[in-house]
Amino acid sequence: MNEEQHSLLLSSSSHYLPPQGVKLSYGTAGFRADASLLHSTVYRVGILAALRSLKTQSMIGMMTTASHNKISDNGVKIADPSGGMLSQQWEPFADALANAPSPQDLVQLINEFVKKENIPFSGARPAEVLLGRDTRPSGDALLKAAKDGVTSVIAAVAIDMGILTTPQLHWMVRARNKGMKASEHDYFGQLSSSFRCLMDLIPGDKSTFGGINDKLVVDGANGVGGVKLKVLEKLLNGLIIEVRNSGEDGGILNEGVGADYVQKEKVVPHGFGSKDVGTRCASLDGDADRLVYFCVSSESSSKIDLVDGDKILSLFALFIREQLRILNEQEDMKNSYQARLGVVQTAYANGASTNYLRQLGLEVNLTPTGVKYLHEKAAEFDIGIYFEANGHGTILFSESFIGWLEATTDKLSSGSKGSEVEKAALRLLAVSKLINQAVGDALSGLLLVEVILQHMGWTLDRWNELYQDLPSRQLKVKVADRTAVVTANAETVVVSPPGLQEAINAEIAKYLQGRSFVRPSGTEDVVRVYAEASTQEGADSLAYSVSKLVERFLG
Ligand SMILES: CC(=O)N[C@H]1[C@@H](OP(=O)(O)O)O[C@H](CO)[C@@H](O)[C@@H]1O
Ligand SMILES: [Mg+2]
Repeated sequence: MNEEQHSLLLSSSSHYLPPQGVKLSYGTAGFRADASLLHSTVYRVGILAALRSLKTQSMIGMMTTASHNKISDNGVKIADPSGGMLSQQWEPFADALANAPSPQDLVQLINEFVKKENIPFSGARPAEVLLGRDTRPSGDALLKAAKDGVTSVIAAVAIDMGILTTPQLHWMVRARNKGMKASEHDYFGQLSSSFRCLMDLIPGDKSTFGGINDKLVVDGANGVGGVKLKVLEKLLNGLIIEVRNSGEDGGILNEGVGADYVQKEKVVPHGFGSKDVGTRCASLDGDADRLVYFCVSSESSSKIDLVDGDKILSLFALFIREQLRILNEQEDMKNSYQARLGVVQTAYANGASTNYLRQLGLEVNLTPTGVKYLHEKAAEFDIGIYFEANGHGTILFSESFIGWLEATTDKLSSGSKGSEVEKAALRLLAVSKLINQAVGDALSGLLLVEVILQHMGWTLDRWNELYQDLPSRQLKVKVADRTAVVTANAETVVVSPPGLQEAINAEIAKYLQGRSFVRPSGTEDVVRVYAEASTQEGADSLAYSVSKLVERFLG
């Protein structure tokens, strides 16, 4: 770092002093806080993004969003060159950067880090950062902070992509670094053309939905997803989407709406009710990286039948497995590529879903909570499907398998036209283009669900009947220090404080099909308690007694 860079950082950062008495942490999903506290953090993450770009000699993404949090909050996170989450190795630096008390401390920290990481400052390619933000009103002012942060690194360029869903930005970063076209227009183009391709490959004897079933009603959480879905819908045939809670009619972001609300509360979002009984409904979260489906149970109550991330995962797994079976059954294709299919869940996955997937003969892996862990595990397979129960997930395809699919479809298209094998390979290729390879994406996930339902000729009810969720309950417990809870085995076992796990086991033993675990949240100052049992009363009472144990052991 030369003298000029040093003084540029010093003068620029003096305009962004951090708030007093606030400690920020990069956490599961970047920094999040009340938007008024975030100017210096966003500025500093801008610096981090530019440094990350220099280090990797690639385009980096920076997204300003607080997802499903309330509208007055905001947040910021980094997309790495692959389009995935920031490398975990850089998270401690992000924390230190955000919390450096003065401009002098900040510059010293950067100087040390640049030396340690050998970040090439001069001569090499200058830093490039793509900026995106959700619809939060605080996003505009934070955009300025982001730009100032990026451009406080000499020669760095910040490119404002405007208001985007989080997965759109991740997709763009990945596409840019692969040398592909990466505008929003290209994103919509790729999604709509691969959707069309999958629709065209639906077997002729399977009837598509008639009448009421071809309509989908989507709750946009009054966020960015609904707005983008309206644009996308115009490019699609064979699907009628009505968007509600698009934020254009005065509704407030995430207030009584959105995937997080619907999944946790299991009630209809605002704007839905008795008129929707029998209709297929879906809900996005505030930045459109989560998706759940639901239907309104009855005209007289606000209860819903929830079709969560676990069931989306199951639907995807069934479809993919079927295509692989077709590929493997053909004599001449045998042994030419034994694609490994794996699914990844967390301990929050409903036990009935895990059983169901295992009964299908699939390899089910558990990781700790947080997309970065699930994504990493899924990338080990030729086809890795991961989902959190809350609706965040995607399907990853290995480069080598994609290469094989491309070669196979090329070979087959010159021979037996339109064979079943060719169709199966084409379907898998289209899925790999439709479903976001960078991160979970509600819009691309929704299109894949819709086309698979049409392929199967299934209604939402038929899909929901794949298995029946075990009754479950989630609770939060406020404790003095949540970091005192240390877990192992993908958060299913407490190793500290000593004795707590044994006490939990004794409670679990009292319930038929009982299961329960506790872990410190990575986004809130609470310990989360999860319980399942054969009845709702059982799940409620198990969760309650385990939360009492947490209070007793942690005070
Ligand atoms: C039980 C639950 O839904 N936990 C969520 C929540 O994390 P916690 O660490 O549980 O606060 O927010 C994460 C980020 O959005 C998400 O990945 C995760 O699934
Ligand atoms: Mg989100």
